Amino acid sequence: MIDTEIKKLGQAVREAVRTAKIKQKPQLLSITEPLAAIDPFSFFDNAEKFTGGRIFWNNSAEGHWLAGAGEALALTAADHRFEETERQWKEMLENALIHNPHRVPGTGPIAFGGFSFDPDKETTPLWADFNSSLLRVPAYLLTMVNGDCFLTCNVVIYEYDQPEQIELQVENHKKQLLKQQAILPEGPVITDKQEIEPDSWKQLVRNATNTIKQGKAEKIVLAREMKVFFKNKVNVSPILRQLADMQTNSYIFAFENGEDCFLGATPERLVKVENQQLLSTCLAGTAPRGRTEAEDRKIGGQLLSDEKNRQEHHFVVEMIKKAVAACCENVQVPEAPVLYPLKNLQHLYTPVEAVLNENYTIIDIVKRLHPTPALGGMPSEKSVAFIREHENMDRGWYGAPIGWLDANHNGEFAVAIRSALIRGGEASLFAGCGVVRDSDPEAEYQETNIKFTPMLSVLGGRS
Ligand SMILES: C=C(O[C@@H]1C=C(C(=O)O)C=C[C@H]1O)C(=O)O
Ligand SMILES: [Mg+2]
Repeated sequence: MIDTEIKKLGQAVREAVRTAKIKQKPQLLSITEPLAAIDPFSFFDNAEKFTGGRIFWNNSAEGHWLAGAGEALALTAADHRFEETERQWKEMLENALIHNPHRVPGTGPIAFGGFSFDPDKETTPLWADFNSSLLRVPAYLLTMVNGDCFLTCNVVIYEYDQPEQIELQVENHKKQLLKQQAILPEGPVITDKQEIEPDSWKQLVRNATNTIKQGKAEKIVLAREMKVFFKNKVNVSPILRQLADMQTNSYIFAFENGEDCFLGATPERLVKVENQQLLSTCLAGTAPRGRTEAEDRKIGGQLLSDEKNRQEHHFVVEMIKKAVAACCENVQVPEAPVLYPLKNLQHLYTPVEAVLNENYTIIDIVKRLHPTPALGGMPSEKSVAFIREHENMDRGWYGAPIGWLDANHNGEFAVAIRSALIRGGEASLFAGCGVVRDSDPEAEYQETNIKFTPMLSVLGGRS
């Protein structure tokens, strides 16, 4: 891997063809350049026809945006998915010619994608195209950090490539992507929505509380699905813009795969690494927002002191603290949670900060953390086994890590909740909740109802 000053595209392509010939191996050529300000939603919308699909990411608190078009390369694995991802990523970087003088996180070649919740659960046709791990190096990547824009072009160069042709193709694609659009396409119109077997789901909650009372587990997170039908094939870009407008304090994400698109607005960070500084988040325990400020404060206060919710939260803190301490120095965790307010609900929140030891990567941490007791339960193996056996749905990528890593050991993964899988004119929405000994099925059902709201409202359902 070489890091040099920015080269003119033509020169860089000619060099890459020469290297491909000498090494007799395709080379990933990655060139990053600064860009005048551009609307990321417009970039995303312009990328619709690019083969391989689009990606989208916004960490709203830090003003960090990624929008990607097409696919230069993909990393995917069935067995040992985290180790394999790491291995393929390193191998790819060894055969990459990187021209990125900007040390900005999320510029240059990145791998963006996700993992399934449980690779041992039988998959259904719903998630057929979403492998148990799939990360993509986008062909074109817009990175925006605090208003500064960068464009990275990633192209695999073969020894037989004609440099002029590649240059022309890249210039044409850039023109297409950077066209500023005044108006995005229309948002979707819902024709019908269906909850999947709510009564048998409540029965499942009872089954879980009984299992907990028998001492076989302490917490089991259960999820359910809602199906939504639309008048027409859904356009994703206006939905992403609405999510970004409405769901502050959240990560907006999308991973498009052929005709399908998995997207959402999740408040839950799994892990962020920047310059070896690690940040993870414990987020569990839920209450609605109040209609007035006074009511909101009252509900928040009750949530902070509610034993059942504190227990849900406590399991997450204990597990994350332990997992992080195994690969980090200087682990810092506050004694008690604080409130994390969202548009439709509020959570208990505890941040975990640490310094990552040099010999670990973000993928190591993702492997150790997933699934945290926020999405699996406590203890992990028993709760995941319960979910695998009894939960009557295919979680696919819901509840699992989604995010990115770059060539400079930076990266960030969120937990893909408050999410939906859109397939043409239909969507599946997912929502879950932490079941503990004192869980009441009806209350948990209502909690999942509020968790559907962020996605449902931008899909044209109730707000
Ligand atoms: C499982 C979800 O959320 C998780 C469950 C929570 C809870 O039960 O209190 C809160 C936040 C998340 O850890 C979801 O939104 O689907
Ligand atoms: Mg809960």
